[in-house]
Amino acid sequence: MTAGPRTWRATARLLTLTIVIASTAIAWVSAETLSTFYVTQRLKDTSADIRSSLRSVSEQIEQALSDMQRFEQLGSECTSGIYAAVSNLVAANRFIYEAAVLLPNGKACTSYGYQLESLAMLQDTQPFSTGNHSYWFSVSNLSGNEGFVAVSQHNSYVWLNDLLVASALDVPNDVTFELVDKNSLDSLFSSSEHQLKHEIPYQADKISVDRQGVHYALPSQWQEILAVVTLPFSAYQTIWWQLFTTAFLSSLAVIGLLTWVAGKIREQRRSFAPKLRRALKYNEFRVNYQPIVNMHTGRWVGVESLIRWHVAGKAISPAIFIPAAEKEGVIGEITHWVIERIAEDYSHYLRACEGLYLTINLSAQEIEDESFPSFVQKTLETHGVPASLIVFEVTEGGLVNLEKATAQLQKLRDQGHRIAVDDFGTGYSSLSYIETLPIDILKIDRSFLTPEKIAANDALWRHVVSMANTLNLTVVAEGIEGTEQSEPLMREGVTFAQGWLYSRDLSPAALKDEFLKLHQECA
Ligand SMILES: Nc1nc2c(ncn2[C@@H]2O[C@H](COP(=O)(O)O[C@H]3[C@@H](O)[C@H](n4cnc5c(=O)[nH]c(N)nc54)O[C@@H]3COP(=O)(O)O)[C@@H](O)[C@H]2O)c(=O)[nH]1
Repeated sequence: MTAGPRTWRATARLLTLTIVIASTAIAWVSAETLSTFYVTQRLKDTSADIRSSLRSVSEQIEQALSDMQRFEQLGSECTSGIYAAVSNLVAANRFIYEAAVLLPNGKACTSYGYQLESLAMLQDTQPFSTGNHSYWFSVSNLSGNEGFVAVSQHNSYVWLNDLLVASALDVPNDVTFELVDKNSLDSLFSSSEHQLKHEIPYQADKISVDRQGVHYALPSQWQEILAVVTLPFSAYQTIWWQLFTTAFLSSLAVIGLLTWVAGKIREQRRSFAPKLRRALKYNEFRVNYQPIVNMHTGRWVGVESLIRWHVAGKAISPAIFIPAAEKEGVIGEITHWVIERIAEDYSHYLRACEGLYLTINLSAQEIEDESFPSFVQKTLETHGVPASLIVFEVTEGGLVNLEKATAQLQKLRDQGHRIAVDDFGTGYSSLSYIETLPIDILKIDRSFLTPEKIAANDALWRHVVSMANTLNLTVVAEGIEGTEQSEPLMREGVTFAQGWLYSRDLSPAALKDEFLKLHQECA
């Protein structure tokens, strides 16, 4: 039954919806995680920058106040010397807007060169004290203008302009730096014109979130004041949405691409049968032969036939299309084609390779097919191929019905063929069939013969070799790529092997040439 356009449209809609929901979920989680991480990092980095720019401001205050100490005990009247020194100090220090020295009688000598009866602008405000300094925030200056910070040490006072300090702190536009009263949560100083309304007590070196935004409180030695950097909620939301959009579009693209690739693979699999039949019809397959070697003498004793398929110049592995052919019922036609091809190759090329046997891979379908032995007989006879030179390879997976398999293999044996079990060890968990099945050769799968497994003392291959010796079976080791594999095998009595150490698979013409060259050398 094929799906109608309506069903197809409904499936497509459901798939699209699923992809969108999955992408949204992934993007949401990513935005939540990444935005917190990003904002935390950003606020910490900004805090470090502010801290280092604050250092130059506080160094100037420190220096100016300590320079002013020497005028404090001078007398009861301001002198031109004091005025000049204090005003020079203001001129020399960029952040110090005004300065004044309080004489023992309460009068103040100001950097403007006049004397004040008192510093009345500071008298109504309680200062914050730290070390030997006192701080007044949001106070008037000597001329009565608002928006200043005053700092004193003993009787020396300096005024700093809020705006100038804020500009010196190098705070990014979207971030606010504030000094906050720990008890009242009032903002004492802010780098921004808009003061925030703080609602929750902050913990030093911790991130906290409220309706105002994301806050980071710097670790500080001040008892009553906290330095807080804040990313307003609107800026946090902008970052969150940027991350969400990027993550959403990326996951949409990745999931979409994966779904498309999966669809293509499914489509390719589904349409394998017609492609395989076309390949048979237009003779697109080839057969190559990989030598099976006597490791002691280097002589080639046999070859395994391996089907090859190139589509638009690209090789498609039999590991992909053979399972598809088995599933879709085309394998029988392919095996018949391979046998005919091998018989032709024998009469054209391989006859010259004296004594060389040829192996043919069978699948479960040929083992079930009662007409198969007579097809083999007829084809071989047509091309004059001796039955004794043909070995059929079966895998454990192909032995679905052991009784039928035994009868079929026996028939082939009766016709003069030998039987090999391929990929031995990878299929059945019980190996008891080995005793009853009419077989001659065990090909040990290459997954058991990796250099590490070869070296292991209790490796499976050692048991297979001793079992094969007991049952009088020939052993062929598969996938031999180096001498670290071949040498231990030879020491354990294995004579025959197949693998890239000896040769890759060859075309029939190349096989003939190589065989003749090698065997002349061997002779
Ligand atoms: N029913 C049929 N099955 C067939 C036929 N032709 C091949 N096949 C099976 O397909 C599987 C993949 O085969 P292929 O890609 O051809 O790979 C073979 C060798 O090229 C490869 N090999 C050989 N030596 C080495 C080596 O040293 N290292 C290494 N990594 N690979 C090596 O092994 C494959 C042969 O394996 P096996 O058959 O298990 O001996 C494969 O299962 C084929 O059997 C066909 O006509 N019909």
